[in-house]
Amino acid sequence: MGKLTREEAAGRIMVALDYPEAAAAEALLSALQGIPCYMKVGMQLFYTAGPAFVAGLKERGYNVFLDLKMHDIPNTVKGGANSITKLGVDLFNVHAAGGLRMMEAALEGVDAAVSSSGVKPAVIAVTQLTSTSQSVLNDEIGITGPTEDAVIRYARLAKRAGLGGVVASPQEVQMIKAACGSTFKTVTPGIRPAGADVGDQSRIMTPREALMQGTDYMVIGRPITAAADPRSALESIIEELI
Ligand SMILES: O=c1ccn([C@@H]2O[C@H](COP(=O)(O)O)[C@@H](O)[C@H]2O)c(=O)[nH]1
Repeated sequence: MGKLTREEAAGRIMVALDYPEAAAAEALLSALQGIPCYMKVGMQLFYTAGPAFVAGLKERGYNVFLDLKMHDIPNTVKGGANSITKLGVDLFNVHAAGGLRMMEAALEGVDAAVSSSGVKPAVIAVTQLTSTSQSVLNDEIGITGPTEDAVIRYARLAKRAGLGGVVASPQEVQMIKAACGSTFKTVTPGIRPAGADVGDQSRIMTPREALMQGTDYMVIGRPITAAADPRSALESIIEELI
């Protein structure tokens, strides 16, 4: 892994704007102004601030990952993907657990909307949530075998459907790249700087460790958003990566 510039390191970080309303997210954006990170809008913020907030991010030049993790019948996901594409986001996701046809339908929804939006978002699939531990996977969800096998199976399925990558733990990046190719993107939450509160995450790594695994993007929320000084928390993560 070669050295990253400060700007390249910032571009690998997706800040999770997990807030109950737009004003709180705007306060974080002000605090992080000038640092060229990707911004991730998840269900908490989207369900309250919606398309208008996303449009505002795009107007200000941010790359936007809309993390709504669609998981429904193919026809509904196709419609959802069509609507999301019209928002002009750069990246969105579905659950691989919805199956091959559902993931293909997401791409059909994108293609049907591209001519009107002019922007073609990348679509990726969630393999296994980074909060899912080995025992939860086996004993609660009912999937047998090692977590890595379940992740790789879904990554291969996502690739077969034509998706551009997956959401997984940084612990699984090398196996995903080996199975699906180096250009297949990995977007990895479960990032915790040394000593940070793990919270509800399970399959974690530090930013530096994740980078060394070859992750394309790391999703980071509370280590930045819950810090007393979010800007210096983000800057020290960037420092760790360069
Ligand atoms: O497997 C997944 C998929 C998505 N996420 C999302 O990433 C962030 C992580 O936030 P932290 O505060 O850094 O834990 C959050 O928005 C999740 O919804 C994930 O964690 N794991």
